[in-house]
Parts: sequence; C-alpha cells; structure tokens
Amino acid sequence: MTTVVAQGTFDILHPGHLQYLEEAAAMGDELHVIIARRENVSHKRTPVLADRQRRDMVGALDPVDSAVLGDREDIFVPIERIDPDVIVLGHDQHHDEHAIEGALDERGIDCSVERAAGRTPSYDDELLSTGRIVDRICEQRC
Ligand SMILES: Cc1cc2nc3c(=O)[nH]c(=O)nc-3n(C[C@H](O)[C@H](O)[C@H](O)COP(=O)(O)O)c2cc1C
Ligand SMILES: Nc1ncnc2c1ncn2[C@@H]1O[C@H](COP(=O)(O)OP(=O)(O)OP(=O)(O)O)[C@@H](O)[C@H]1O
Repeated sequence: MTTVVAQGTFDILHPGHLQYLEEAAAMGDELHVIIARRENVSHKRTPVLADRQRRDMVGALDPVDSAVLGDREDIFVPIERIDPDVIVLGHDQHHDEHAIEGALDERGIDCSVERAAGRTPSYDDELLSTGRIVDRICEQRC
C-alpha cells in the first residue's frame, strides 16, 4: 500500500487542481490531501472560501481518499499522522524539495518528495488559476 500526500489552498476549484490530484493519486494507492489553513496562506491573496468548505470540496473529488485541514503551526504534524510514502508538490508550489526532504529526515519520516507537472490550457478560455478566476469575476461582475 503506497500512501501519497498532496497539499494546497484549493480556493475555487479548477481543472489544474484536478490534474494535480489525479497525477498524485496515480503515484500510489491512497491519496490524502492537506488543505492549507487560511492564516497560513501568506504568499498570495487570502482564500475567499472558508477552510472547511475548501476541505469538503476537495474531499468530494474522485482521486481523493481523504482531505484534512492542515495544522495551524507545524506543517509536519499532519504528515506524521498520515505517514505517507510520497509527498507530491504542485508544479508552482514555493516549497523547496530538498528542504522538505531534510526536515523529513530530521523527524525520522521515510518519505520521498516528487514534483507534479503543470497543466496548460487545452482551449482558449480555460482558466487554470484561482487568482485569475477571481480577477475575471471582478472584471465581469463587479
Ligand atoms: C508537506 C507539506 C505539508 C503542509 N502542511 C500544511 C499544514 O499542516 N497546514 C497548513 O496550513 N499548510 C500546510 N502546507 C502548506 C500549504 O499546503 C501550502 O503550500 C500553502 O500555504 C498554500 O499555498 P499554495 O496553495 O500556493 O501551495 C503544507 C505544505 C507542504 C509542502
Ligand atoms: N494549472 C495547474 N496545473 C497543475 N497543478 C496546478 C495548477 N494550478 C494549481 N495547481 C496545483 O494545485 C495545488 C493548489 O493550488 P492553489 O490552491 O495554489 O491554486 P492556484 O490556482 O495555483 O492559486 P492562485 O491562482 O491563487 O495562485 C498546488 O499544488 C498547485 O501547484
């Protein structure tokens, strides 16, 4: 049984999220997704949707076996509980693979770190970014 972990904000779902989660699920037998807490999303605009709503929608997606809210203070707490074989980083996630591998080693967690591919639009108007969906809503509805 190979356990895989994916993670992210997942505010307003789009096909790029689905591709990431399908790719992560294909790397093992069971996919667990850690949803970033609103207070920990500091490198971009704060999510529009509540923590629980983002968790519930990700948890309902076909490739996902379980979606959980992340820890408020220590990102390795859910990792220790899930004890995955593979952590899959998104194509544009700012986390450094080697830094995460080092932290896993220090905590005695035997787990590899992989990087997923990015999805590019398959037709002209496909929007593969939550930020760009929010911008479009503001332009067309505000
Ligand atoms: C291995 C790993 C575990 C994480 N665990 C948590 C967590 O427990 N709590 C949390 O709020 N964020 C956690 N994060 C961070 C977010 O998932 C995420 O990377 C960031 O806050 C949101 O940005 P993004 O959606 O652009 O990646 C984790 C990230 C990684 C790489
Ligand atoms: N187009 C895409 N192709 C593949 N993976 C994606 C794509 N967009 C997002 N992801 C992945 O989905 C996970 C959650 O992404 P996130 O919530 O940051 O969405 P986002 O649309 O990139 O957000 P924003 O546009 O606000 O930066 C991350 O691991 C990210 O790399």
